[in-house]
Amino acid sequence: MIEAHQLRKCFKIYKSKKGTLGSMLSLFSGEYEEKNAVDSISFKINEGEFVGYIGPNGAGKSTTIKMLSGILHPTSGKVTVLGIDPQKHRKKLAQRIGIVFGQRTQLWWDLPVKDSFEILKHMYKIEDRAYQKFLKHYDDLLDIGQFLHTPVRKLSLGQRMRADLAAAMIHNPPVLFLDEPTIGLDIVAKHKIRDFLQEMNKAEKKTVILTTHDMDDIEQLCSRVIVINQGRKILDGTLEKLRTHIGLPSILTVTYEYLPKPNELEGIERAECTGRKCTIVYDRSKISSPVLLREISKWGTPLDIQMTEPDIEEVIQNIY
Ligand SMILES: Nc1ncnc2c1ncn2[C@@H]1O[C@H](COP(=O)(O)OP(=O)(O)OP(=O)(O)O)[C@@H](O)[C@H]1O
Repeated sequence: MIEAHQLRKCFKIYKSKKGTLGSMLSLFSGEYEEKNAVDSISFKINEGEFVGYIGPNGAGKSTTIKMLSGILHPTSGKVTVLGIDPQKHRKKLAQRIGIVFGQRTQLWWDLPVKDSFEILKHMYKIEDRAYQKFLKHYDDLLDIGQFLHTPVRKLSLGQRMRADLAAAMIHNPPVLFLDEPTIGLDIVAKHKIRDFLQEMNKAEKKTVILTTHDMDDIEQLCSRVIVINQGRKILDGTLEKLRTHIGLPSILTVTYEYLPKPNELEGIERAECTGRKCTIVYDRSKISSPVLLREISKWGTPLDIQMTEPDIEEVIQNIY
């Protein structure tokens, strides 16, 4: 369904000289360095898969998504999405894919959300009945009815993301490319978006590629992860494979009623207690969260428990 073969994108970065004059001159000097933002990446994604495409800042995730969707042309290599070459048939492909860039809205900033949807309706030549069905369906799934008449610039980030997601689905595409759709959202908004994406994948059988820095997104949504770093693919497999490969340390912060009495336990990498508060770093592949919770309850009576997942940067570091 989605195939990338030895995909590479090399950017020319012009060397800049010091000062304003230097910057101007460097534009004309033609001196540049080459940077492989994406370096010989290959993968095959089947219909209905939900793939997390992860890596640290600057790893090449957005550049890959842009090549898959035809926004950027590869320097070399080959890519097809639904059998379509994005480079040759970008418009044809646009009818079959939905894209969301979390950092930037695709909607018209000063127009009410509904006006943006109507422009898209005309662009994709969507019939009235299908459009009305879309409005109703996405009101049920994402509560878009609440802010249909609000200009995009006045929406909260969570509302804006919901509007962007709905807009990406207006033509009912079978494939979704999502570039950090949960960035900057609070926990409630993240849950709403995740529930929606799960519904899209499970009930509506959409194939999804998701880039994110949020490990919870990956854990809750993705059956497969592709990890890239410095433009190169370093891991491709199930979430379980990622977990066993790196251990995925999790952190539990517990506040006890009285001073706790910690014990050593297999799977706990570190337990630091200051007064009644303990920070416990543990390896989920060695001790499950329920077992850990039972064990740490023997240290004292917990009053408050918080769990923190490692961020993607930490995960990638552990892969090396
Ligand atoms: N138009 C461009 N011109 C030159 N270099 C670019 C361009 N776009 C991206 N790059 C560089 O390519 C590399 C990969 O960038 P990309 O945006 O794909 O990373 P990313 O994995 O999406 O990062 P982030 O998680 O920070 O969004 C970076 O070093 C970036 O500076």
